[in-house]
Amino acid sequence: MSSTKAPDHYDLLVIGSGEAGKFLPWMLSAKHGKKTAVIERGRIGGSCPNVACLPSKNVIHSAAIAHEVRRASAFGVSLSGIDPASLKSDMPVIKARKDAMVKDVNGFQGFFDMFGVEIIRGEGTFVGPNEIQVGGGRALTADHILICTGSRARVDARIPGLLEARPMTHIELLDLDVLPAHLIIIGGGYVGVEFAQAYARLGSHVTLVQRGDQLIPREDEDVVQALSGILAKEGVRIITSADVQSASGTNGEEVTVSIRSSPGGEEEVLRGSHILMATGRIPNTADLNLDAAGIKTTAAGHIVVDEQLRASTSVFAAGDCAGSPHFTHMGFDDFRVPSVLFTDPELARVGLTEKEARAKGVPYRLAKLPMASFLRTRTLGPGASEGFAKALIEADGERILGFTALGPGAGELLPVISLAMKLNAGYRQLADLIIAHPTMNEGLVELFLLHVPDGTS
Ligand SMILES: Cc1cc2nc3c(=O)[nH]c(=O)nc-3n(C[C@H](O)[C@H](O)[C@H](O)COP(=O)(O)OP(=O)(O)OC[C@H]3O[C@@H](n4cnc5c(N)ncnc54)[C@H](O)[C@@H]3O)c2cc1C
Ligand SMILES: NC(=O)c1ccc[n+]([C@@H]2O[C@H](COP(=O)([O-])OP(=O)(O)OC[C@H]3O[C@@H](n4cnc5c(N)ncnc54)[C@H](O)[C@@H]3O)[C@@H](O)[C@H]2O)c1
Repeated sequence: MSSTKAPDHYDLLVIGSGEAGKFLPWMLSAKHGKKTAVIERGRIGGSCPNVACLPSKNVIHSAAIAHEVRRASAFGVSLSGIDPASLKSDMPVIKARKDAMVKDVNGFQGFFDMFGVEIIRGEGTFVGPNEIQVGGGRALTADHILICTGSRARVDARIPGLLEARPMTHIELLDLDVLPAHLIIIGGGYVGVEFAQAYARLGSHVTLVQRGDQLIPREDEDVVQALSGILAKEGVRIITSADVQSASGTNGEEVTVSIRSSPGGEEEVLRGSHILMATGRIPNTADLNLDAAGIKTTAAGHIVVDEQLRASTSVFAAGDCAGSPHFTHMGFDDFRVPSVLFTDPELARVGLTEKEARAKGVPYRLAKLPMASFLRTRTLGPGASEGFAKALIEADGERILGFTALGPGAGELLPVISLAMKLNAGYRQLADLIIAHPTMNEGLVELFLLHVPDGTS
């Protein structure tokens, strides 16, 4: 029997309670008295605090501690005769620490209540341009709808034997309470590289297989070469230009992954205990019945939006599902694009790479400074001075076009550069700053004071 009850009406309905879906309804309800609701089928708060950014950084930090303890003697701290090689990672404790943090940061329901935003549990699908049904039951209408359904890990079902091997994604890896003896990671992007170093530090053998000819393809070659060298020194075996042919066995027991170095090269069979898939993301858009709202998707499944994130007259989309760069802060504001790869040292960038500048025909001057000149790194122990920072300055002016740093805590350098870029403050303004010594940011003064070649103007 069909219900005759009129749909509940809202000013704004949001599908998905992740980073992209939280702030707008919170603000509209709390500050402007609007009637808003968020529909969520899974965990409130979405991926970042539950299964992605925060839990991965928690495990990465445990791995960093393992790394530092193993080389404690280099800092003059005695392990009293304990052989560092005999130190073991206690995976149940590492997982418990991560689980406790996830529980601790998960106060989201309280925020929704506090800001007066209704949470509606269930799966939302469109039944009309302004109408959504939740779990095949409750009907809702809204003046505006915001789609923030995120993305999930891509596992290529076309690779023979892969699905049968039950490979892990980041979700299962983060829930593991045993240390993989040999972790084979497929995909050398953000997820693959961060976990490769972390698990090598925790004590796993790690093999990282990347299809393209370098890890983190978007970054410049000099940066990736330096980072790859650091990972290799820590024991990560990196195989680039390799295509996965097939897999067999069962994740958690024994697995094999056959790879062929491309194009048309040798075949090698990797034998390991676990497989992690880190080959990119698929947007969660297929089950939304977007046709009912006249909303289009790209071939990759991302919702097509304009510069204001508008997908139709009354529907908007933001975050991973809209094809924004997959960073949590993109859900919050789609037009600021810094990124930090949380390896040790961190790889941080904002603005153009050299590769991008060349491809776009943007002339630039390059200022480059080794991390050894950031004096703070000299205090941090072996290896801390590896890496460098570089800035692209416009050829005939002073604006900073891009900045990349590979160094300890490099992510913390970005806000200074972002602010200068946003305010159109030229590099000389940064060269003129007085920065406390010895902080990492102090290195920026030398970079901009002494290492910018003369311009054309
Ligand atoms: C391992 C890993 C580490 C990462 N680390 C970082 C990092 O350090 N820094 C960084 O900036 N980014 C990081 N990211 C990326 C970041 O997690 C994402 O970019 C961000 O979480 C995306 O937010 P979102 O709101 O678009 O989607 P999500 O947070 O995924 O939220 C989408 C929500 O929509 C819900 N949903 C989906 N479909 C429906 C439906 N039909 N009805 C109801 N609800 C639905 C889902 O249940 C989910 O809760 C990482 C990603 C991974 C995988
Ligand atoms: N620190 C951070 O901000 C952070 C950390 C983790 C993830 N993330 C976000 O999450 C998103 C997803 O990360 P990801 O690493 O899964 O995707 P990614 O797009 O960064 O990298 C995937 C890599 O896998 C490779 N690949 C694809 N198929 C392959 C195959 N069959 N064999 C070998 N290699 C293959 C691709 O060439 C690509 O380089 C990223 O776009 C990133 O923005 C961000």
